[in-house]
Amino acid sequence: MIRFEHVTKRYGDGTTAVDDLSFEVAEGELVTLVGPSGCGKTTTMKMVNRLIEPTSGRILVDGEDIAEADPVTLRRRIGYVIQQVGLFPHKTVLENTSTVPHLLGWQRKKGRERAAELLDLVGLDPSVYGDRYPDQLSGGQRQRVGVARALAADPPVLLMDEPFGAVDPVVREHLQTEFLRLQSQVRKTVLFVTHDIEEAVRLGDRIAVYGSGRIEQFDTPATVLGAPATPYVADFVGADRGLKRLSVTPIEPGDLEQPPVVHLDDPLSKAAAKLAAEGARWAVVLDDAERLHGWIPAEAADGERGTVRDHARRMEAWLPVGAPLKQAFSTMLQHDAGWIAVLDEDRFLGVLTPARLHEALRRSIDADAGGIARGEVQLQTVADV
Ligand SMILES: Nc1ncnc2c1ncn2[C@@H]1O[C@H](COP(=O)(O)OP(=O)(O)OP(=O)(O)O)[C@@H](O)[C@H]1O
Repeated sequence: MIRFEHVTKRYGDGTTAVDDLSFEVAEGELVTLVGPSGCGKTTTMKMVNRLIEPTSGRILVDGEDIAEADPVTLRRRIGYVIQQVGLFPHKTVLENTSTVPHLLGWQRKKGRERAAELLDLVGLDPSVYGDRYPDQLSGGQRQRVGVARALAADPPVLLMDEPFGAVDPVVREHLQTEFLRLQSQVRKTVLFVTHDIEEAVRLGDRIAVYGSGRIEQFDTPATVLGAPATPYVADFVGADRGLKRLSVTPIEPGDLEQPPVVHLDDPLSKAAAKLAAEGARWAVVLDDAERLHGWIPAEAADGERGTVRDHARRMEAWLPVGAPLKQAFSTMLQHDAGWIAVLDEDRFLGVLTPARLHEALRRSIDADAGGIARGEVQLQTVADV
């Protein structure tokens, strides 16, 4: 857990980079700091591993005032990933990744095993990449090594300063997806700096929107997008925040429609009767194990002999429950589908239609209509603990 208590940083030339900052990152939470260039994000972050000392206020990591910690020991407990990665050029990927375990005095073998494990976890096969040197990697691969290296000694806290800033947008999105997957496994307490609101919204459990040296709003991405606390935040998150909101609103079971369901081995006459009884134009088709097989249109069942299997069509457009609405929208477009199936593991839950997608978006906006004001949030986070 990282906690800022009335932290101010004034540089020698009189610049106030951070002004009376109080907020907290809970254990296992990922907080993104987002704001325009020069608003104090990097200064905030570097105060956590004591690369910069605050002028006043306290920072606690796991309940300990870091001003009293030895900076070198502190840094070994805190993973740090930066944009320029800073890999050692004369060391291999495996050696780079095992740097901190090595410094911590781990046995060489154990350190290398751990490094190999981490490389695997960030999507780099250690048997392919382990012996390469940094200049034999792409930008995206170097970033992954940076993340693996920061995680190698299993630090509880991770600081990430624009870690994906130097790669092109496609690679960047890929790295973000992988990092989310990784974070769901390792659940570190993460402070993540970015100037990109899309990235902040996508990755953060909560986001802190910085004005000049101050937090303008500190809340979940959905609330920041749905109920910006100030005109500044509204301006920063942009006019297309409805669209951005699609990427942070998950599909919930209550959003789904329940079309008629038939099974592969059902006689067509039974399927036709069911469709007629429900006045539906199509039905979802499941197999014996209740897994999604596809769908069947009413006209294919009407007056025909045989079983549903003979006329069922495969359905490729499906998503797991909890996937963001944005993904649902893009899946609909990709398959040119008027609906998509939503599954819980293998189990069919229902279908999402464009109308239901719109309702889900409204639901999420309404849920945030009474968004919490910025002052309350800051007081709450400090007073809660
Ligand atoms: N060593 C320093 N001496 C004086 N002023 C500094 C120093 N380092 C940073 N600043 C100033 O403090 C303010 C905050 O800088 P900081 O690097 O924290 O911003 P940032 O939000 O991370 O910006 P960016 O997105 O461009 O990296 C800026 O006005 C910057 O010019």
